[in-house]
Amino acid sequence: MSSPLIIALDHASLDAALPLVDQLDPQRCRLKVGKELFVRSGPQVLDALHRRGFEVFLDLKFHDIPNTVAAAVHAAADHGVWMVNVHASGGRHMMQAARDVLVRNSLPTHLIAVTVLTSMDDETLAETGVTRSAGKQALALAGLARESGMAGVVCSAREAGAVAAQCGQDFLRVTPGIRPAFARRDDQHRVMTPGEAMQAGSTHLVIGRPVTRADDPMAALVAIEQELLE
Ligand SMILES: O=c1ccn([C@@H]2O[C@H](COP(=O)(O)O)[C@@H](O)[C@H]2O)c(=O)[nH]1
Repeated sequence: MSSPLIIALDHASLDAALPLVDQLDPQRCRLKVGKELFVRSGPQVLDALHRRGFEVFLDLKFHDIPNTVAAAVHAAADHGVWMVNVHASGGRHMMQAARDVLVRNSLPTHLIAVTVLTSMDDETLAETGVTRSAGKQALALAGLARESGMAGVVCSAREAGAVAAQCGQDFLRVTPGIRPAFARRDDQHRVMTPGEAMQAGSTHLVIGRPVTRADDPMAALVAIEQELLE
């Protein structure tokens, strides 16, 4: 599957997501299941998407002590998901424990780490006690994630080029905060259009509301695919 597109299914239930899912083609995108859908519908949502042929990114952003995160990552990987994530700010030992459990059990799930949420800017980051810029913090956490054995990071597309230069081209740059020209910014701050994001060095684009909340979701998706071909 060569498409970089990951559609975020931020729906209240599997039933609410299925009308869109059943129009999508597993050859043209992957799907992301986040906190709302997973907490409401449970692991059976993963089985339902897998049965339809989709690769699934389970975006639960684990952040806890190493033992707890490793066990949660193990459970996620046992469901056969393509990708799962933790927060890089959980630190080296937490990330290594999560990586080690996948290696020990020969589980092929990609494990990546969230750097700085794309909804944050320098000001909101400073309120958490981090005084360097969001870009610099994302790059620092990407370096730590690389050293801790992660397969890549979640960052904004604005940082993707610098992450690739620092961590290598094979280190995944999964970028939410993607906003086509036709879409609203919503609560996202560090944004780029799909075309800009690929040019900037993203390996995967996470797109939710610009597609899922569009009047015609399939037309929005086709417009994004067209932009990527230009
Ligand atoms: O830094 C991050 C990490 C994760 N997300 C998730 O991606 C999607 C984006 O949805 P949009 O509707 O396109 O804004 C959403 O599920 C977030 O939980 C992120 O936005 N930023």
